Amino acid sequence: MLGLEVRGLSKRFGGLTVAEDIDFDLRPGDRKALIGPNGAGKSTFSNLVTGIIAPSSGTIRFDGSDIRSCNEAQRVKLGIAKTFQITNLFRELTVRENLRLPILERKGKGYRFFKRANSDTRIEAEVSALLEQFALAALADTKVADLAYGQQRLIELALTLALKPRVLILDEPAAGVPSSETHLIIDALERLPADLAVLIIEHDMDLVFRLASQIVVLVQGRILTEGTPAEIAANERVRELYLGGSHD
Ligand SMILES: Nc1ncnc2c1ncn2[C@@H]1O[C@H](COP(=O)(O)OP(=O)(O)OP(=O)(O)O)[C@@H](O)[C@H]1O
Repeated sequence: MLGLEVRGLSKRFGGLTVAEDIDFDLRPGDRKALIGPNGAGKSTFSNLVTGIIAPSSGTIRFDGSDIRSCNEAQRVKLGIAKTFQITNLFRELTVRENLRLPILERKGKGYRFFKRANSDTRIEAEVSALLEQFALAALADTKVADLAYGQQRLIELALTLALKPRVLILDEPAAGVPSSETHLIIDALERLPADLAVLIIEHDMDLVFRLASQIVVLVQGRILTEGTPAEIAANERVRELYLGGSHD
């Protein structure tokens, strides 16, 4: 199968089971959301997939190959990427300069090449395409430190896309973004490449219901149910446990 195939995935921290027997598929073009109460194990699941932590048992396959022995960097090279965190942005560099970095990384050029990168027309063409895709052209030469928070989160997304991932894990892409700026994130997410496999971990249910075509509900490390937004909104147990009766 193309994409991610997770089977029987479990993770225990000492006596605490935080992921239990999780089966999960993510194929090219999928738009899935992972929701669940605080402490349900959403971040743990994303860390297991990206290779930040190792599972206690179960398998993770990508395009049919077992990737359990691959570390985080190797999984990024295979095409499994999680969004950069704002804390990883170079605040004193411009948007354009920040965007060059993951492109150099992907091309294996290393940061020593950074100073000369602006004379590499292929790298500059990629930077321009990303600026265009994320409607950031007008801000290309602005320092990241001078951008609004929502715009900085947009840069995180653009940086991750510069790695040309095939699986993109978005961990709370709109967290902390003022409501006046969430449209920036939503617009960008709606314009992601159609064949990209996307998993959104998000507490903002409006965003989830807007972007996801499938929703997986995690409770105490286990998948409670999976379905379309309409099915999840109508599911009594989900409403009791998580949605608190909203999203009628
Ligand atoms: N390194 C660790 N050692 C021990 N316990 C951990 C570790 N990492 C996470 N946990 C525990 O695993 C459980 C799941 O945490 P996790 O962060 O995956 O949940 P979450 O669904 O992402 O929560 P939130 O929505 O609050 O971000 C929690 O009980 C947490 O305390």
